[in-house]
Amino acid sequence: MPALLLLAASLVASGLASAVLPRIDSANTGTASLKQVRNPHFFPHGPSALAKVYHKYGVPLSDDLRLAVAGGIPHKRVTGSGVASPQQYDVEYLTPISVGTPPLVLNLNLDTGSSDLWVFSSELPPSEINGQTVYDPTKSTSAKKLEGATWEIEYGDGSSSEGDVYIDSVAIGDLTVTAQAVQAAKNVSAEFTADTHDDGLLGLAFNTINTVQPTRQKTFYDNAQSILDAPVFTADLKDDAPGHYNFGYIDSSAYTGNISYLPVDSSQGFWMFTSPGYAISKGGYKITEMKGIADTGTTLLLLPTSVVLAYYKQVDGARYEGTQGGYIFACSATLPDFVFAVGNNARITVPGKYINYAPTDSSGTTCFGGIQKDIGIGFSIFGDVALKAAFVVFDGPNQQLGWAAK
Ligand SMILES: C[C@@H](SC(=N)N)c1ccc(Cl)cc1
Repeated sequence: MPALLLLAASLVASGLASAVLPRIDSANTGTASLKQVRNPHFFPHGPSALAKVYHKYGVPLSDDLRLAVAGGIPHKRVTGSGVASPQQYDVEYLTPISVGTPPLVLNLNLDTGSSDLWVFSSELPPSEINGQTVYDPTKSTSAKKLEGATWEIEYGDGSSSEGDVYIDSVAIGDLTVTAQAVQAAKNVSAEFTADTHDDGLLGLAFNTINTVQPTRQKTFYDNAQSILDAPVFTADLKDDAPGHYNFGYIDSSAYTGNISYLPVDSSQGFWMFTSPGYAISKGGYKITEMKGIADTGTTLLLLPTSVVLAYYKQVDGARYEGTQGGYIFACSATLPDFVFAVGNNARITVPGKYINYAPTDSSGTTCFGGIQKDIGIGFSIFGDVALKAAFVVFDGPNQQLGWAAK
């Protein structure tokens, strides 16, 4: 291939040349007609085109342009979506995730309140498995043991699990992370054994609270960020109906009005934000700072004592029942909406219906409240009772949470 054409081809391949390769006809007539064809490998990249002109005339690049060119030719970006199916009483939401080669589908609890991706595995004692689908790394051709790595986690409800670690492929819909730390359980507590539909958890909080030792591992979201269309994921949980976790895009049809963004304090590893106040149904707005986490892995809405007392004061017959460890009321009670502020202007309304969580016994006479105290935790927890009333954007790079009604 003539040198000129080689140079042209290399410039085009590098994105520093036009999208068109000249074709030189072979006729020996002293003239030539060059028919142009489009270069299928050319990605239009403005900064590169501008830099090419500057190079041509010896003009130094600005720092901005140098950085933009260094960003390189945009590669195809991906997105992914997983259905979040509620278990009874919306106690948790499970999403099908593919792990390994050939892909094994596991139903995992996507948990924005923790940062370990762990799964039931063939390394568990059979007595701790009760219908769950188990990951067997010896059956995955893409599994590679992370030698020497172990993990152990305990959750807020006292449940726990521990095990070792493999690096394998993990996919949510069309989004695949080829080198994801998959924490294989060697032991799980009775709560997980009893949860027959839940094959494990996929943590979506910040890497700082991943429990793998000696080297902490990245979450699926963190590993995916560099290939996502946009470095965000969204939670669209629903009341007694399937919702979605989306990665890499914001589905504008999934919410109403505008998305209001709040700054996130990730210093404890959580999606922590501060709501400046609340209202109970049509009652007056109360300025009360509620610092809490957006936590898909917690079922209920756990709030400061003052707020909880104010709420149940509006529910006839509601009382704290020690044997239940929380507020209960007659299942026939009409529950007021709980409205929490997102910044100074936006509001999320949790319908009273969501706050009638579940009957305390088979008689269905008394019911357990979806709002309970956050005593002893150190922060409030906006769990599924609150999250299913909103469309929530989790934006790691910008350290912000977006909230919209729906
Ligand atoms: C952060 C969540 S646990 C989770 N979402 N994986 C939590 C912490 C402490 C209490 Cl008391 C209850 C819940």
